[in-house]
Amino acid sequence: MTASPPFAAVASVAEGDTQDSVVVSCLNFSFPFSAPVIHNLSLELPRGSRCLLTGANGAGKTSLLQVLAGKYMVGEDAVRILGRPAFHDIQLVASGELSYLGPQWRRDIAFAGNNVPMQGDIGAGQMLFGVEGVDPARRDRLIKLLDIDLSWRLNRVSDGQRRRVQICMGLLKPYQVLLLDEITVDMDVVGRLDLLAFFTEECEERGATIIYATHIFDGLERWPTHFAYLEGGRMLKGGPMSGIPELQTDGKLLHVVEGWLRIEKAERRRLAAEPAKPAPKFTAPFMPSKHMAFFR
Ligand SMILES: Nc1ncnc2c1ncn2[C@@H]1O[C@H](COP(=O)(O)OP(=O)(O)OP(=O)(O)O)[C@@H](O)[C@H]1O
Repeated sequence: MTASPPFAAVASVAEGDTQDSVVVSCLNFSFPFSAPVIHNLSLELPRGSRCLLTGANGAGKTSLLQVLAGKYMVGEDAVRILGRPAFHDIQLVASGELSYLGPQWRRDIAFAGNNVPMQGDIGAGQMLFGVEGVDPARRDRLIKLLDIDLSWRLNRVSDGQRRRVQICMGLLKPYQVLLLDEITVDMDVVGRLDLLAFFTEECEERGATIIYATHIFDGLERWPTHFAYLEGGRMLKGGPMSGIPELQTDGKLLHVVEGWLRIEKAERRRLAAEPAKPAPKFTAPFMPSKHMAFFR
């Protein structure tokens, strides 16, 4: 019997559509007045792919997602989403084609024209039905999938319940590229697994492309088609899952990533323990006498 491949191949939703949804080319990025946080990073994701983005705290995952979401200006060729520059083409976000869901409790919902607070005394139903131009069947399905009670007041629910409403808001429009920054941390196991299954369907049936940054690998073994592991802002491992031999065995994802993280941590500690090197002694270069005269 032939063993089934551990990871599903990228869905061939768009036969003949050869353009990658996400193309990052030699991206370098720094916050203002700070040291660089992303170094020479490249990544190509075809339509329909699901990329797991991981790495230690501070590796640069959030920074990368925010750059991809067009929140910071980078060169027009450094980040292309659906063939367009992420920062310069404001229609990408305004149309809902590019959607970013982060851990914060406020979010810009460009198509709703608001910076929507998620913690005020607002009803869940009021929020979800207040967004215009939404397919009612999609909204109903999401409300059911996320188990949302429309009578919830957002200032009187648990973090996990509020998160469900936030996620629902972010998914109402059928995005083409979805960037998820650790959004399932406070969801229960069933809610999280149902959501992951929904994302798989979105990629396979609609050709959506998803990048999901997380430290939680439960239920993710067979989920990604692509992988990106960042270390200190550099892409240490990346590309299709099939190109990363260590990840070809079922059930090994957590184990393999833990191994990389431990090596990284040990190296960080080793470097921190090294005695500070004395500053190099300055020795004046040899100068022929005719040049010495110049300095007098
Ligand atoms: N607004 C900012 N200004 C300056 N530096 C920042 C800013 N935000 C993040 N950084 C720095 O950028 C680096 C990457 O941070 P980032 O939040 O992208 O990491 P991360 O991989 O998402 O971490 P975590 O897993 O903890 O969420 C860190 O060294 C951080 O200190």
